[in-house]
Formats: sequence, structure tokens, C-alpha cells
Amino acid sequence: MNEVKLAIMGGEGTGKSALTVRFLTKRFIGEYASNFESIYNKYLCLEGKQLNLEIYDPCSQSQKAKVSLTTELHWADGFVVVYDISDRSSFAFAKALIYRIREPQTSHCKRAVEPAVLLVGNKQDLCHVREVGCEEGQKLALDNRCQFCELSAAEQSLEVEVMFTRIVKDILTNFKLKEKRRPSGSKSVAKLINNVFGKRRKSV
Ligand SMILES: Nc1nc2c(ncn2[C@@H]2O[C@H](COP(=O)(O)OP(=O)(O)OP(=O)(O)O)[C@@H](O)[C@H]2O)c(=O)[nH]1
Repeated sequence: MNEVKLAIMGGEGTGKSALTVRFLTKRFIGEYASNFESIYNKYLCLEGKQLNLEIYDPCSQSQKAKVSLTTELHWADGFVVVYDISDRSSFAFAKALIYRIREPQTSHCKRAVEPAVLLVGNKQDLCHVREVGCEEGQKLALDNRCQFCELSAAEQSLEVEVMFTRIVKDILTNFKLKEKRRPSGSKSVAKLINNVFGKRRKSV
């Protein structure tokens, strides 16, 4: 069974828990305990594969501390980065998180394929007090090789499910890419060893 690890990141109060709980239970519960972090498990069947999806929902901490992301970058196969469309500062924080995730990978962890990222503008139901334009979110996502959507955890159960399915599919695509790269890598090492020892044998 494939293990898929997804981290839900974003500023305080952007709706990370609301999105996670909506996906897991199809319900919107107004308030969530925010002083502890959780890892949820969900079994899924996607593209004919059985998956064990682990979702990491961090507790609210100082935004400055969370932008380091060191543990998450090593743990997660993909990220959902959430901001609140009615709160510009949460968009600035989402931007900082995305820049951190997209930093040259070798500087913080070695990956064959960069992690999948989906940027989410949550609380679309508050569009009458919108502070972040939809096109700003789209541009940030496009510039940083991320998927993008706007939705409302409060009002849209189906959209939330589609959003999670999209990021999990992207992660599965990355797994396939990694698989493709691995055999060719080992082949070239084998070829190299063969070349070196083959030549030596010939010259004896
Ligand atoms: N109007 C509206 N409110 C929402 C939506 N999603 C979440 N909220 C509210 O926003 C507040 C914060 O939601 P949480 O899910 O606790 O946000 P969080 O990002 O997990 O918060 P922290 O863990 O404290 O960082 C709560 O009062 C939710 O009811 C939404 O789509 N629309």
C-alpha cells in the first residue's frame, strides 16, 4: 500500500483544521482546538491503488517560527498551503511558505522530485470583505509551480474533497517520476562499474 504524507500549512486561523475535518468527515465544525498538532489517517482508493493518506495539521504557533519548515520538508510528500482571502497578511505568510518550499532543494533536503504544492485561498464565502484577489493567488501559484484553488471550507464540501484528491494525485505522479528515475540511475552506476572493471580486465 502506498503511504502518502500531506502537510497542511498556513497562517493562524486560515482554516487548516476546518479543511482537514471537512475532508475527513464532510462536516464543518465552527471552532477547533488549535493548541495541539495532529496527524490524521485516511484510507483511500485512487487510480486503482490503495493509499494510506496521513494528513499533518500543525497547531497554531508564531508564524515566524513556522516558516522554517525543516521537519515538514523532510516528512511530507506534498503541501497544501492555505491563506484566508479576507486577510492579506495570511497571503504574505503563504508566499513565504511557498518560497521556502521551493528553495533550491539541496540546501535543506535531497529530493529527486520537488514536492507537490497546492495553494488554497480559503473562506471564499467572505468575498464581500476580500483582501486578496483571485488572480494574485493564481499568479503566485503559477510562478512557483503550484496548483491553485479558491474555496470555502464552511460551505463547499465537494470542492474540498476535489482539492485533496488533486494534491494526492499530484503526489502519486511524483512517486511515478521517482520510480522512473531510480532504475535509470542504478543502470548508469552499473554501466560505470562495468566500464571501469571491464577495461582493467582487458588490459591484464
Ligand atoms: N467564514 C468562514 N470561516 C471559516 C472557514 N474556514 C474556517 N473558518 C473559521 O476560521 C476560524 C479558524 O479556523 P481553523 O480551522 O481553526 O483555522 P486553523 O488554520 O486550523 O487555525 P490555527 O490552528 O489556530 O492556526 C474558525 O472560526 C473557523 O470556523 C471558511 O471557509 N469560511
